[in-house]
Amino acid sequence: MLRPIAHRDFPFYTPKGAIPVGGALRDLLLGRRPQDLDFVAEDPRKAAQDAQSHLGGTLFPLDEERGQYRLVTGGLVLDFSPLEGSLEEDLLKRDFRLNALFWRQNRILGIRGADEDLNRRVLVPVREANLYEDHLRSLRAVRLAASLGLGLPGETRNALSHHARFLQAHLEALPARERVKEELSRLLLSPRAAWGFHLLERTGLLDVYLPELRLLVGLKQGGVHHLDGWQHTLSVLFHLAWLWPEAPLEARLAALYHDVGKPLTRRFDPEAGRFRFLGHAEVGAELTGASLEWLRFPKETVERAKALVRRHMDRPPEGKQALRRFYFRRHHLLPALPYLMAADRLGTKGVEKEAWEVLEAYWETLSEPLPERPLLSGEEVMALLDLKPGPQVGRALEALLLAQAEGRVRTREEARAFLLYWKGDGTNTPA
Ligand SMILES: Nc1ccn([C@@H]2O[C@H](COP(=O)(O)OP(=O)(O)OP(=O)(O)O)[C@@H](O)[C@H]2O)c(=O)n1
Ligand SMILES: [Mg+2]
Repeated sequence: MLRPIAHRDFPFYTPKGAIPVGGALRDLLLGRRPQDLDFVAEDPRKAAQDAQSHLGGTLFPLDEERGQYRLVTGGLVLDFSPLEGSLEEDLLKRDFRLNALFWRQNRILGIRGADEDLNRRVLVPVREANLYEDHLRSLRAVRLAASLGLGLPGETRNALSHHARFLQAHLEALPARERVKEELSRLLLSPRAAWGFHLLERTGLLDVYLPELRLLVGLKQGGVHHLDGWQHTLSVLFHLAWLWPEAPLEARLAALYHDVGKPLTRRFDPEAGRFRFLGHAEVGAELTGASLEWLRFPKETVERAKALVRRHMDRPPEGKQALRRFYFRRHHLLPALPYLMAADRLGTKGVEKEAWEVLEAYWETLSEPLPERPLLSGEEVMALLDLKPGPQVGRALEALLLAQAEGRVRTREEARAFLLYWKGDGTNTPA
């Protein structure tokens, strides 16, 4: 039985014979701008062509056999699918009640419970069994809840836990890794990412999708740590986004994985009287790489996240020159690295003050940007030092660039003087 939910216009072009459905209507009712539009139609290809002739853009089949077409135009994505059965039957096959909506003749209609969920801002499956029709839906629930700010009532959580248990017992049912990666990325980039990962852990979905991180749950740390390994991880993720709301995916991944090496490196040190995790950054970087590669994250994202995990324990030195050298050597990880180091400290009791020190020192020392290229060219260096092309020229240019980064060399004149004293054996370039 379908119910009217709201009287309103659909503020996008709607081709003849096409009916707007799903998330876009939900977004409008929640006061958000839809990111993409979904339509059902008797003849999806014809509807898509009609939309293209009005809006322009690129039209291509997503799945010709199933009659799914996509039009990409002016920052919008329009998807067209065939209507199978009645509209009500279509809605009853969808994932969550507040997504089970369609628009017609200035009205949004939905299934029973959709308006209630929209008012209460909660996510409830159309039917628990629908979670099993597309096994990605439980993960999608957590992502939608975190990105739209929706609550998950007890029944929904129970349904997600049951589904997680099902997936643990039926690994062959796991959705394609690319789809998992997409949901995890969107969850991480959402404003409530830390809460979302907490939910993943509570429902058992963390076990299913990120078993290596599951080992942090309950991991006693001691020392300056007041939280277990997983609580600390969530706190770091929270603080990273708080300090740096624009943090890109690789920085968020690094926050999520930064201590993944701890369970494997935990040793009790009788002299210190506490646990230590020597080498956890290096071990963690390898685990991060393996995990993200498995999930098919792009190579560049994997490399950056790995490098951030590997470097997160490096201690920034004191003194402007030393600190500029430190960040110059890690310039491809800026500004993610100081933000990660600060977030790590904010998630640890007693060292919160250091977070501000790390960030202030970073901004202060880097107020003068790091150099991008040496002040002299390769030819000039060869002429000056009477060198033939070879590795020594590269070393000279590298030493010069480092001296520029440290602020010891500022002009071409100083660059020449620096190189004439440079012996090429590292004796005048402190490590
Ligand atoms: N696994 C899925 C994915 C989608 N849908 C349905 O298809 C609609 C459109 O899907 P999609 O655009 O992927 O998701 P949205 O809910 O719109 O959310 P977002 O666009 O933010 O991903 C959803 O609203 C829902 O009705 C579904 O039932 N099951
Ligand atoms: Mg959508």
